[in-house]
Amino acid sequence: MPVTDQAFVTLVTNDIYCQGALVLGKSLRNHSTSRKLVVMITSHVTSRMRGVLAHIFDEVVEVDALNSADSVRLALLRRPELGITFTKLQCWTLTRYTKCVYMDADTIVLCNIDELFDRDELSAAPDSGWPDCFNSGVFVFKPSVETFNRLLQFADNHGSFDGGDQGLLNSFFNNWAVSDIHKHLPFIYNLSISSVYTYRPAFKQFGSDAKVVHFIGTPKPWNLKYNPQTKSIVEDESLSGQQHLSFLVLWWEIYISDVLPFLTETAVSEGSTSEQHNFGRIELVMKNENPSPVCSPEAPNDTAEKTLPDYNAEQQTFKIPDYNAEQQTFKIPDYNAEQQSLKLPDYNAEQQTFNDRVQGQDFALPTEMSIQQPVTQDDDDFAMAQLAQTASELSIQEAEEKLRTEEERRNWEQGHIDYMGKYSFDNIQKKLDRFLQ
Ligand SMILES: O=c1ccn([C@@H]2O[C@H](COP(=O)(O)OP(=O)(O)O[C@H]3O[C@H](CO)[C@@H](O)[C@H](O)[C@H]3O)[C@@H](O)[C@H]2O)c(=O)[nH]1
Ligand SMILES: [Mn+2]
Repeated sequence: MPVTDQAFVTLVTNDIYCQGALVLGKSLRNHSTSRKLVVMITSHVTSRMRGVLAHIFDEVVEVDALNSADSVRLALLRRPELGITFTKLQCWTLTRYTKCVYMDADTIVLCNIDELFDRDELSAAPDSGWPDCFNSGVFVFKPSVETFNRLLQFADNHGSFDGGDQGLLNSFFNNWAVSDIHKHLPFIYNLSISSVYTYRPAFKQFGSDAKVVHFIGTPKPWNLKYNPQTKSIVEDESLSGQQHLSFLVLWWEIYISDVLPFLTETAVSEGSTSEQHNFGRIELVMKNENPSPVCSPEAPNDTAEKTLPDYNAEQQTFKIPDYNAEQQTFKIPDYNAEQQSLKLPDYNAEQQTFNDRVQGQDFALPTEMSIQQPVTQDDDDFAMAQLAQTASELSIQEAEEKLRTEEERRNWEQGHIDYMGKYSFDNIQKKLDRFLQ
């Protein structure tokens, strides 16, 4: 039975962390949670990404960003970017829910964990670095504006000993370690991947009971490169010899099968060796050293104008020679039925190239090709996921020029249109061709 007054809550302040939230949300759904899924976002999350989040989360709630701006203590943590995690405190304002479980965007669940809603505020698991502190990546809490205001007041008066929300929350709920064992969640509800290599025998003994994995610290799964063919992380110096790789693989597998299709907007390209797809402010880069079998032949060079035989400009059709309208077939010239082969005109067997009669250039046909169905959105999603599976490397990056889209729109409005680049005739033609397929 769905429980509508309780929710899992996460936070993202930019498009990059959205990748994590999407995987977390999907992992909760895959394990049939009966609770609502809520993601808090701040103004920097692009509208495109908000739309994608809404596919997986029941509620996408914009909140004001809160920042500790405590650069000195954050420097101790060597994570200057974590001041923004004060925004996490906003979860106490979600008062339409009676109880919630907060989860960082860099966590995933391995099974259903709805039983956490039987616990009271503030229940959390020990931090692997200092077990008398709780880790603030997973905790049970009760939304309340009063608590929220007290937390803000506390932050104002005392700050946070680590510059992030974890230091603040541990000081605020300062009797967590000793007062009530029921508020001490087992470590398997927030298995920090750093513990996998700091206490290997324990991981060997208890790791299979893990319910939540937390990719604490750096690098995050989305900062790594993934090879979907070998299902492995492309070697990264910081990871050498570590054993938590299977969790990273799991993260990427959920990303490819359950998240990527939602992100897809444009059709898969044709046979190129490296693909970039922009989703809000992130780019998904697919490197394909062995071109995917999903490809279609490309003309050698499209600059010269081609004249089509028997073209009827008025009807925009052309006559297919030897077409039998009744049988809807046409006779293929030079077909050798026995060998089931065709004699191709202008084929140079030695060089294995054809001569393009229009442009007088030689070109080779791709070694493999398949006929593609007309592209629909579903096909796009499927093709994108398929391309991801055949890519030799996937990586998620922050788009180089963050404000490119806004700038482009401004330029467009002022009449400065990029006719040589994005809006060149070639690019528009390609879009039209796709549309008309
Ligand atoms: O630029 C950012 C940074 C963080 N977050 C959110 O805040 C969470 C915490 O940041 P994270 O990078 O996951 O921190 P950890 O590496 O997990 O570091 C620890 O320290 C943080 C600061 O105290 C705590 O928030 C974490 O729960 C604790 O595990 C993320 O998961 C996101 O939900 C953003 O949305 N944008
Ligand atoms: Mn985290």
